[in-house]
Amino acid sequence: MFLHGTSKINEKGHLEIGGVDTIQLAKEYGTPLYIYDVALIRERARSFKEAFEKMGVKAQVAYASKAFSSIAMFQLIDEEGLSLDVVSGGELYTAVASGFPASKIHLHGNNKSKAELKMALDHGVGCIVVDNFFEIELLKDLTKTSGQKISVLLRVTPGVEAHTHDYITTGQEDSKFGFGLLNGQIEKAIETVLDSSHIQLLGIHCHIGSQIFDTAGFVLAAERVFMKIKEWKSQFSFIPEVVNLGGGFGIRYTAEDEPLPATYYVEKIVEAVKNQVNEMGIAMPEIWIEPGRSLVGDAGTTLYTTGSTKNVPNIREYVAVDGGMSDNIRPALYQAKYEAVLANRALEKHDVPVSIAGKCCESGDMLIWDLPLPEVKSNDILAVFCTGAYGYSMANNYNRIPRPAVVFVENGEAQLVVKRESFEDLIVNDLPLQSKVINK
Ligand SMILES: Cc1ncc(COP(=O)(O)O)c(C=O)c1O
Ligand SMILES: N[C@@H](CCCC[NH3+])C(=O)O
Repeated sequence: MFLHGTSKINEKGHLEIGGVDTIQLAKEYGTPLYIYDVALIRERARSFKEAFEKMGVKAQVAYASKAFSSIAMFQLIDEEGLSLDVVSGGELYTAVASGFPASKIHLHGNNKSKAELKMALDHGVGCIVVDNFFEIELLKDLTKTSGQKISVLLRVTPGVEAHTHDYITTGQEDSKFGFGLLNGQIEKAIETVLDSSHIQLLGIHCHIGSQIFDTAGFVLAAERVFMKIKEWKSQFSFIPEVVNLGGGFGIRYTAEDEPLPATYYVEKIVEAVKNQVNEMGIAMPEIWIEPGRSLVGDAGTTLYTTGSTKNVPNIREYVAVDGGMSDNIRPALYQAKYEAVLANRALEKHDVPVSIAGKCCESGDMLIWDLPLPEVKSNDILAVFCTGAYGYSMANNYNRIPRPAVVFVENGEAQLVVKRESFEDLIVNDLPLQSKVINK
């Protein structure tokens, strides 16, 4: 069993996280339950920041909040001195409601609406990562009307194929995100922005994908961007003050994954940029990165209660839990793999393979195939590790299943940070059929 962060097995044979017995948490808050190991998030945040400090480089580490966003999460990120990447009006709204400093918020998105851009300008966000020509026009309109100035990065697709699941690669040329780096689009975008008196071109952004273990893709992306910066220097006298190389650093979900420490990614990225800068004889730009998964992924654990079982003779044993693709869609969407233990009987031998099914009316609603566990009974507590990124944030109400609660644990204390949805919450926006229509 691989235990992340402060997770351990206590003297009762229960899984404990942040000094709190998870069986107690299941009793108090119910299941499914998301638990976050706050000390581990802090450790990850500090290691990214310290890696840049050690290399003497001006940097911003922006938490990619799509991985898990909530008011308490944003406050924690602020406490750790990180910046914040948001991609929608909703994430921005949550950030503002949490009191996060707007000047440290970066707004992303491949189809930002005029209303979202206006909201970002009204709140005074630090920077907008511009994705396309349509957005440049919207920004020109908005800033002309309000007279405001806004700093932007232009997002490019560097034509780098990251080795990860197809649905989470973003840097390849054939992508919905960003301006093509190699097909003339970015030059047209730079020209348009440099022409505008209200839009300040701070720099360039690229993100090659997610759950990447190799540093070569990041280095190649940086080299490609600088190859173009050389041209832009003479073509437009434009040298970026900021180069944002995105997120995507891989984490360990199962024994098959061999992640590198955060410091290693940072070192390789900084070295690659320094080499380019030295060759060109220009000032070192600020380097920004946007980790999501690597800040919160392994800090999250989901607890479920086991229920029905089904034996398919000579094939497999299914064990169903009280959640599934409604709280973790990653196995269904990306064939993502997870490890898990029985949190209430963690010291028992885990050697009977069973397949963990969710409770949704969907055959693809399987959380883990062939997971070794002790002989499972009903009302055991199953703890699935490493669910902190893109678990709760992609949760949904399929089959009208309420979304779970989220608890932060640290130093022996637990705090509820997102309440469990109730059945009443599920119908709060429903309106009854009008009698006129019923009578027809
Ligand atoms: C633009 C951008 N930045 C940052 C991230 C965060 O990625 P990850 O959670 O893999 O670090 C993503 C997601 O892939 C992204 O699309
Ligand atoms: N949601 C994806 C990663 C996000 C990609 C964002 N561009 C995952 O769960 O792995």
